[in-house]
Amino acid sequence: MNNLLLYGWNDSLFRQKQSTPFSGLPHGRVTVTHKTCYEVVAEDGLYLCELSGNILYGRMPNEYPCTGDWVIFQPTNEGRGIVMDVLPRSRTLCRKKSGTVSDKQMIAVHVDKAFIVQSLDANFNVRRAERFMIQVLEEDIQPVLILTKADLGFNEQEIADSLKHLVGKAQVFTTSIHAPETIEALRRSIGKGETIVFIGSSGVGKSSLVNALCGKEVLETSFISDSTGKGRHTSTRREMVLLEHSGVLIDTPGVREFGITSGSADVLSSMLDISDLEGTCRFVDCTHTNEPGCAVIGAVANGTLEQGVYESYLKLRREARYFSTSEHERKGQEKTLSKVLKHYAKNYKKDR
Ligand SMILES: Nc1nc2c(ncn2[C@@H]2O[C@H](COP(=O)(O)OP(=O)(O)OP(=O)(O)O)[C@@H](O)[C@H]2O)c(=O)[nH]1
Ligand SMILES: [Zn+2]
Repeated sequence: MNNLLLYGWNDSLFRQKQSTPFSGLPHGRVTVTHKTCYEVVAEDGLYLCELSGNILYGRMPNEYPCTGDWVIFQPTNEGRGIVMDVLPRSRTLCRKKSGTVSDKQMIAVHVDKAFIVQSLDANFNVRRAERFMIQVLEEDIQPVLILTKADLGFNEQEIADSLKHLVGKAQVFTTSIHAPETIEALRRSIGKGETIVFIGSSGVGKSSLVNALCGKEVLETSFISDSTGKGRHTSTRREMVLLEHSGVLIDTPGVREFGITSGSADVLSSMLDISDLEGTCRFVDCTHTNEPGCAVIGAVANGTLEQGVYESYLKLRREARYFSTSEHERKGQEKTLSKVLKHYAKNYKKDR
């Protein structure tokens, strides 16, 4: 038996389930996604599920289940099932699909906190931390900065200085897998039923951290069917891990680097402490690039705003704008395509 409350199941999800036509069927959470099937943890065990025709043909691919989704499924035979519906999403972590300008790719859904992991060596990059923070704040996900490999030695003053504008917006933890008390402090910060996603470049120590938090090697394990006890499907990497007595950790291979996918200038300015300045520029529509009486440029000149933070602001703003324009254009096309697909799904059902 699995206690789904530990996986984040709650009253609001329950009510949403009641309002679907499938309230009599079991529900579960997607722990791993494969090309055409999904591993789902449910109350009475693990299921390997495929999509119903309605979902497969009636929805856009980015509406297909993703890691962390709550789904309602129809059990078929022994540990297998068909996903009938996906409960409405909240707090979705996405990224730009590589190679395309504006396609969002879902990474994880129903996320409470993002552990933004950087190692305290050459990998440490405050600009990247800012970028990750903006992305998660945008979705109402709480950012937590985790600086790993503290045992390798680092310049504390330098790190503290470079993070000073971010402290207060995110909790900061310094960890080492060789110092258990640092892991313990992190573990205590995780609430019951909370979902946490790990973000960070390759090699910063995400998997090591997950294993340390669990107190055992949990990644690189295979999918074992509860009902038969036999491994029926080996995944190259487990993506969701349940912490004993607290929350759920998600470490997806999809998260290495990602671009800004949203266009909220507000989040960007407040993150970088520019909002207060903005209000005092001479022109209300000041772009803070070359206007006379610009308070932002003034602050850079007198040293109250770091040049690096200012440049980061300009760069991220450009990216966000680029994304939101192209996304707007694409939305129109998507609507038409969605209509065609729905029409097709209807006729497909009739034909059968
Ligand atoms: N000294 C030291 N080494 C660490 C620490 N945490 C992780 N490492 C080492 O860093 C290397 C990479 O760690 P991983 O946990 O595989 O990193 P990852 O972020 O999961 O990497 P990807 O799976 O490629 O994304 C391994 O050799 C770890 O042993 C730490 O706190 N201190
Ligand atoms: Zn200005």
